[in-house]
Amino acid sequence: MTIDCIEMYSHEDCQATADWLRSQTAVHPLVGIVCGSGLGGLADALKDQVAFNYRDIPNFPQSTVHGHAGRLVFGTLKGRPCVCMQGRFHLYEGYPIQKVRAPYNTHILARASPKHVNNTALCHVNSLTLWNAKARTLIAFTPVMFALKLKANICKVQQFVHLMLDQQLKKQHKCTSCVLGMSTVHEVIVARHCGMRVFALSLITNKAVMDYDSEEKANHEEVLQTGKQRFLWSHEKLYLTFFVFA
Ligand SMILES: O=P(O)(O)O[C@@H]1C[C@H](O)[C@@H](CO)O1
Ligand SMILES: Nc1nc2[nH]cnc2c(=O)[nH]1
Repeated sequence: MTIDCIEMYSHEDCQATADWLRSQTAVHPLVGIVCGSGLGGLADALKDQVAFNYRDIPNFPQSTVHGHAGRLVFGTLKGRPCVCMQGRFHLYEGYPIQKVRAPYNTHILARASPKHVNNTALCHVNSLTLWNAKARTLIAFTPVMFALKLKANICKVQQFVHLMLDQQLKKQHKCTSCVLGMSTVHEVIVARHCGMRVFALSLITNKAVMDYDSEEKANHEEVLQTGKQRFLWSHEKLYLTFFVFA
């Protein structure tokens, strides 16, 4: 990492973002939820909402992906203080990794346990996952969540590899029996590095383009549409899950 890159989003920048947010809301979240494409409606479940547009938050990146509202919503979920990101960040939007991971550093700072993340690797992550064939929902768990979900008998167990595969990296990877994503891996790496417990739920929205010579990209409209269709079913489960986690 070059000095220029570090200066692009310094610890002080991150601190300023956290300080500003703390000055605007008394909610100190126990849980941070990143709402992916088509799943921004999850924030509607929060009570006593205080919402901020990303454009109004100092040093915060802006959402450029269609369907990402670009709002940070604070509130409570079953009485637990919570914050939802309606919109996340990707390398394919042109952001450097420092900007992509910045909100997750900020969540940590906002919880008053500051840790500066110096390095984030782009890498493959093996996750313990549960698979629910009905809702096509892939769930990566901490061992605690894994046990809880087994007890709740909600999902059938399967193990997958969650492969980080941004548009630009597509040609460098061959993969079989894996699910693809363009964002979660960064988020998980940063959050785990900062000592957060992480629970990731991925909705399988589309069949990936597996012809590596093709210039074809994931169909974003299909991603949003599947998100909408499956959201109603998964809403109650998500609600339950985050309640248990907190
Ligand atoms: O919310 P994410 O980023 O997981 O949504 C997926 C990945 C790309 O941003 C987009 C592809 O159409 O949807
Ligand atoms: N890499 C990748 N990530 C996705 N996220 C949602 N759909 C896709 C896809 O087809 N490929």
